[in-house]
Amino acid sequence: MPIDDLASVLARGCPGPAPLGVAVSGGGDSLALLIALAEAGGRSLRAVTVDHGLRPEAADEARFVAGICARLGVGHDTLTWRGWRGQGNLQDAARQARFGLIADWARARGIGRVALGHTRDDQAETVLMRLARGAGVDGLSAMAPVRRANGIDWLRPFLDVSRADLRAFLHAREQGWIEDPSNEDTRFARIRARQVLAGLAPLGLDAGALAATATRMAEARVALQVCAADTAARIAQEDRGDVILSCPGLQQAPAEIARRLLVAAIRWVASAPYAPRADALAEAMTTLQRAPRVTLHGCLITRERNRLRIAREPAAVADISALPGLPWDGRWWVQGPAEGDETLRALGENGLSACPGWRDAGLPRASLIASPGVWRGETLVAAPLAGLGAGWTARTGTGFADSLVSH
Ligand SMILES: Nc1ncnc2c1ncn2[C@@H]1O[C@H](COP(=O)(O)OP(=O)(O)OP(=O)(O)O)[C@@H](O)[C@H]1O
Repeated sequence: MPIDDLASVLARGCPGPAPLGVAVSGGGDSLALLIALAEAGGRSLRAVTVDHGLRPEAADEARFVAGICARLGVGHDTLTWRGWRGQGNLQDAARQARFGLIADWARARGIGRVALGHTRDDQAETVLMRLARGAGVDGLSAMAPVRRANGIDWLRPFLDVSRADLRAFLHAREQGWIEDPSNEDTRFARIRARQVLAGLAPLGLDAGALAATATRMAEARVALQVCAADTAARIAQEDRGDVILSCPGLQQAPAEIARRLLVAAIRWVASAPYAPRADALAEAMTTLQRAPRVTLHGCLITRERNRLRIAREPAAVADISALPGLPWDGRWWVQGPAEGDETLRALGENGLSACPGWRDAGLPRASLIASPGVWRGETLVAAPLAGLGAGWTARTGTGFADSLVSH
């Protein structure tokens, strides 16, 4: 792509004069984004760098970006993160913390959208890594150019632009950038994918081809979601926080659609940000052919004659508590005549035994045990789903059908 076209790419990717944040690590991609945005003008722009404190140079790198911003006349802030507890995946933890910090930063300044420097090469590397895991349509789908999360629109205007073009843009301005030493570290799957990709070019399998596939997969994914929502309207039913799926309906649906409905039901019931692993889901479905129930991903799946009931697993909510007015277990809103000293906890076995009329509620015992209870200390005040309303109601925020459209 001719370098001069970056301004028109940005006009499409970050349209309008509304305030725009730009997340700049100091690496080549995000630095080119910053400079191209500043040169294009016409937007109120503010840049942000997160200093993760993971490398000794991190503070210098943030100052490097601040210096360039000063030269460009763009306001800049450095946010620091020192939250690494030494457990789990450091890269993931740093990424999540970064998004949270930047979202808070943007909201506090009345900035509703933040641009990121992801390129076509990032897109292609992701596809290659996902292929290695045998991903399906969703896993191979392209990153969206606009994604709403944490109350912010995250814009990725450079998804069709190559890293090489951005480097050429910086070279033309004699602008250096920070080369992250981990970019050479082959312990990271992404770096290995980058190296392999370079060797695949003779096949014609380059970043452009992989990114094109990813875009088509994203379109296919939308079509499949629409199809899943249509099928759900016929074979799925929401029952006070549980989802009931017709077994004949699942059997008649194409395997991909049946799997989507199961995954969507599990994610909705468990408020899970991620889907269960494909092999775990397949194993659970096999188990259900001989056993009446199985637990998976925080859900209890029970075979009821010719239907499946997906309910919350009691053990998964046993330790969850919240104050009334805040969501309990990520999805329940419980309201009533609060006196200020109530907490929301699962009803549990004890709570259920204090609900003489629970059988009339018509929900299975296990579903009720995992349902929200209003407690004052160890005393049960209300159990809205188990026939002990006492003026309290419980409803889920987003319905199952709506969750199918939004995922
Ligand atoms: N420390 C950071 N501070 C601010 N924004 C960041 C930071 N790290 C990454 N980003 C933003 O997230 C985008 C994608 O992150 P990724 O980890 O792929 O970045 P990177 O490898 O550092 O690339 P880049 O060359 O864009 O800086 C970056 O292009 C940038 O917009």
